[in-house]
Amino acid sequence: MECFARSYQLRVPILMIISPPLDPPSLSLPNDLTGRVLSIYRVGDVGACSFKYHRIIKKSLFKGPTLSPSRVPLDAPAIPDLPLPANLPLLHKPREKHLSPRGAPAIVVAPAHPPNHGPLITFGHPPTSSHLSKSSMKKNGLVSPSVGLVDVAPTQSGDGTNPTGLAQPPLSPSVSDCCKPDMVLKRGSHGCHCVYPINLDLLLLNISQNPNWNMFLEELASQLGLQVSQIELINFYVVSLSKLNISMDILPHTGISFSASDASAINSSLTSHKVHFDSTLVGDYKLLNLTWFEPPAPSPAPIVSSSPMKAPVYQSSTPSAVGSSKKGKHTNLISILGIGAGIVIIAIVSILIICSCTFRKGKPKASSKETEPVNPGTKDPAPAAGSLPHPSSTRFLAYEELKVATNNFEPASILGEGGFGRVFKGVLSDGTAVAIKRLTNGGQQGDKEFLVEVEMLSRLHHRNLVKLVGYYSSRDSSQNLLCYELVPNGSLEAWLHGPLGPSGQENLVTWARPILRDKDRLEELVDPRLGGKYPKEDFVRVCTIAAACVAPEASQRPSMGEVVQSLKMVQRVMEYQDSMLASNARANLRQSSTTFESDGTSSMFSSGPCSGLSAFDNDNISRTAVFSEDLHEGR
Ligand SMILES: Nc1ncnc2c1ncn2[C@@H]1O[C@H](COP(=O)(O)OP(=O)(O)OP(=O)(O)O)[C@@H](O)[C@H]1O
Repeated sequence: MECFARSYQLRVPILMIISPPLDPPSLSLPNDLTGRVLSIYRVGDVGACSFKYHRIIKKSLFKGPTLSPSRVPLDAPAIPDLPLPANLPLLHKPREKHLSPRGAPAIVVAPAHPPNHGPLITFGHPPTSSHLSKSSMKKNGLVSPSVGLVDVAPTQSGDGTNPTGLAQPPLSPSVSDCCKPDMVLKRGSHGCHCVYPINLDLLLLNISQNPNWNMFLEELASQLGLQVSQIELINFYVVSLSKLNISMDILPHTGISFSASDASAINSSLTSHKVHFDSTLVGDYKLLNLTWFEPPAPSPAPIVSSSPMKAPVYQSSTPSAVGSSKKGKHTNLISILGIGAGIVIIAIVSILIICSCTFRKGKPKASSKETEPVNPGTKDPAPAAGSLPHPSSTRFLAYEELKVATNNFEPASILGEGGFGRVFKGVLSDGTAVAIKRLTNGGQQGDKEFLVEVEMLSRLHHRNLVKLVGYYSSRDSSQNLLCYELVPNGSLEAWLHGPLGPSGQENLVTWARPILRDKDRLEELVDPRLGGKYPKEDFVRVCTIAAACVAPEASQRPSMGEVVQSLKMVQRVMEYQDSMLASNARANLRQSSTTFESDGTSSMFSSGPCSGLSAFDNDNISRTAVFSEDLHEGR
């Protein structure tokens, strides 16, 4: 399985958030980069792909002048790994390769409604999204920046780099990845004992300089009727000197998940502010997000989605939703019976189909026409893939045509080579310029899989996906070819890591890396067309993420999921700031709206791949569409 995000997250830095100047010297930037921001979500959502054989990201193939597709060994250091300045911290710990059980990619690909959420999704103030917003950074072992942490540095680090002296919450250490999605490992248990947690995000509004986190946990646990051991702090980030967003998992004491009534009780205690924290500890709080995970219902998705009862359940933010969940369970029982009957019928039909296929196979010279794809105007001299049904939603191309198009697959027409074979440039008989991927795999299973995926690919249409023009498949000759629209101008890899040129003609990463490491130079990355009108602090935060993405060592770069999570945090802070500014403005129109984070030392990321970075002075330029447009999933 290969897809863009996965193939790039370890090999190619994700550099989509940089907006180089319109006119970088001699560096002909692709169109997408001369604009302002390459949307990370455009890639992120495609990161959800699970298709083989091809790279489907148009963004990876820029529309700039053609570059040689020569592959540069990624481990060849482009520039030495310079030490980071303390005021621009980009520290990573080498991260674990695998993601947490509820790792970021799952979140990335499930933009709206993670499947197993219970009904209690409650919001306090800022977030607008209605679902889990957990960062995976902690669980990926990315916590504990030891340099450059501006607002928060772990007191345990003892390195004296903690300017504020604020004690870091005692985050739970990384866990192994043995749990199913949405589950977390229960500590202290033997083996892989996983449970469904309640995930809680609190915005602590008035944290003291040196809060006693153990006492905080004790207070929280006792007021929620829990044991301290049930609470695991999983992430935090500093919003300002006195505000801290903290994310935790609450694990059930017994069983594998919380009951609806328990979840409801926790929810109402927090929403109605029955929970009080000692003002000398953390002060007041806002409930940002409470997500109750429960084991998935046994019924399959189509039935659930057709039930009018179910949809509002995910949306509900009140405890009454719990009641409707019970009703839903009753409905589920009926659904399950229905599904059971459906499965039996499907099984019988499948057996009949298989029998009929076997019977037909036995017949000599089965009509090849039945297995030929719908292919007006093309005839395939090579044999089709036996009795496998051919995709009908795309063109079946004659091998001869592909051969002619590529001048018999001559080496000169090779565009590049991926994990599944070489890609040739060609022109079809109708004049369409194409990239033809000749897969190296063969065999019957390969054919079957191939045809299924061709069928799927041909039904995928998105402006950021390279269009599948057609395919060729022959079981007998073990040939499988995919034909895509040609995207000119070389690969993302070449743009990012291509051969180094003289100064001003470097590849994009080499050009951007030193700038990202120098706070005073960050503005060089801003599209001048913005005329300086963009939120500076947010920009610096995004640069922090970008800087992490261009770390020379692939292992040091965040995964796509982590990047998305980090951007979500930026977005949350922005939204919170906006709402605070709006309410401040209402309260006192003349009052400066710099109250929030006006300390100038706010730090976005106190953990994870993009650790905190001191922002520019917030001059409170009202938010432009710089990020909002791109930070919405699904774009
Ligand atoms: N549609 C296309 N238009 C132009 N060039 C393409 C196209 N598809 C692929 N290429 C070129 O062929 C190279 C190999 O592409 P391919 O999709 O086979 O591999 P990959 O995505 O680099 O790796 P893998 O498939 O193993 O993840 C690309 O790097 C690119 O240069």
